[in-house]
Amino acid sequence: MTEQQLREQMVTLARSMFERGYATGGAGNLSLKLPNGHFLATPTGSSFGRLDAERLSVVDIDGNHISGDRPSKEVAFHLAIYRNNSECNAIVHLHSTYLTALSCLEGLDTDNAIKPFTPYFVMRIGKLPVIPYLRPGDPRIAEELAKRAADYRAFLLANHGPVVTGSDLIDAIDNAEELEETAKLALMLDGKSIRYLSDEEITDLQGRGK
Ligand SMILES: O=C(O)[C@@H](O)C(=O)COP(=O)(O)O
Ligand SMILES: [Zn+2]
Repeated sequence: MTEQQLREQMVTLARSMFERGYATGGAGNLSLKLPNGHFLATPTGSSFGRLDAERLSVVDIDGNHISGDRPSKEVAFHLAIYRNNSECNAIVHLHSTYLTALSCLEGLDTDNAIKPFTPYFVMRIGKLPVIPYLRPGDPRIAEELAKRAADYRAFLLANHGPVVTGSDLIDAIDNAEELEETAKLALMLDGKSIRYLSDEEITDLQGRGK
């Protein structure tokens, strides 16, 4: 896809997420890798419902602002993931309701906040490590994500929300939506007797693709 097509895709997909309630107000941010090696990101303070293709931010791998409006304050953590995972070409950060609710719970397993009970979670996400709470925009979020970026496709920022990667923006958003629905189910099932997938069933799903 050309840069112009990728700009228009970001605007269209962001609006769709906004209209379906995955993003509200000015929360969340998106980025994707451009054909020239730069990165397209949502401007800081922008709403997913009202992005302008011509005003999207462009930054280089070192975070230098190349063009467009001022980039998201989280662009440093997006770049930390790209630097450490060559398979990642797009990133979605949301404050979606169920994942954010999950991120506020005490006693989460920090290696994997959602114990698998459906195949698609295993196939699309695998595991969901929890990043300790840091205020939005804190440069240490990038350090924490850099340490884990090579090994995971998604992360849960404690008391904040998810960060989800993909091979392109459609893939990253599909992963984010699947993860949000899985968190919704996990919270619906809280306190009920769940039949979790067995280790054997999880192993059988791993490496089969989506
Ligand atoms: O939670 C926050 O403040 C940020 O992580 C966020 O979601 C929106 O920040 P910008 O991308 O700078 O608008
Ligand atoms: Zn945020």
